[in-house]
Amino acid sequence: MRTPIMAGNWKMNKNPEETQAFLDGVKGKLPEASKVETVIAAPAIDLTTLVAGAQGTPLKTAAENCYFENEGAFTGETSPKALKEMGLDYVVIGHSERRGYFHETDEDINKKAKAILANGLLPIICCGESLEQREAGQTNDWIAYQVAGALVGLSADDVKKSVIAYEPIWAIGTGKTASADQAQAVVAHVRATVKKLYDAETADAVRILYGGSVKPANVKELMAKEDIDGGLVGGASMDPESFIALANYQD
Ligand SMILES: O=C[C@H](O)COP(=O)(O)O
Repeated sequence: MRTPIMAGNWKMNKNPEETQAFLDGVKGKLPEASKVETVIAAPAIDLTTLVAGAQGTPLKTAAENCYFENEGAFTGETSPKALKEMGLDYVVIGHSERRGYFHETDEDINKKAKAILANGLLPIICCGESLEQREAGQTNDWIAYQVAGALVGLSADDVKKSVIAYEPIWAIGTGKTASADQAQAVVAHVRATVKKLYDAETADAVRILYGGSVKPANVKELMAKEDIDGGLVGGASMDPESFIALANYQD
């Protein structure tokens, strides 16, 4: 049985004060982590506030990015070792915004995944196709390519602990959600890809999220799908009431 995950990704939104206001807003209203794991990925400047506020609550914490080295002359980068020492749980890597705007490659993402796992954190590895790729019938090949690239050299045990998020680029922040059937089809393909690269046990264990305009109104339908283990939510994760509704989608 895979524990569902409802993960918010705030992107470049909220300052520490707004982070605290969110934490105050969700306090006591999130499910136990054994029922639905809740995670917030916040900008680096908010992580101290986020980790402190999440202590003693079911909420888990994530950075939105990190570098693949632990220390050194890498101006502006964030160390995975330091994130672990701060008390973070997860790091999001390979988001389409990082791939697109900041030229993050599959090789970078793979190095980051290894560094994250080596430091005792867990990666949330994003993949997703553009509208052009979907319309050209290239979705499955592209997703398999991105997943294989991210996982190069990772052990089956590391993959079982990791999280993969399928986020079609055309559905991010557009209000255009993939239908539950479309999302299920690609998430099942991600699982089949993991099975091909590893084995059935690893494919059964890895948690795979869907992201792209997930909101309280569509979360139930998406979560009812066999292979979808959770959501990676942008816009609808920013407001406490909306995040509470997403996290408690089973009620
Ligand atoms: O990481 C989250 C995704 O980019 C989805 O964003 P969205 O829920 O605002 O469409």
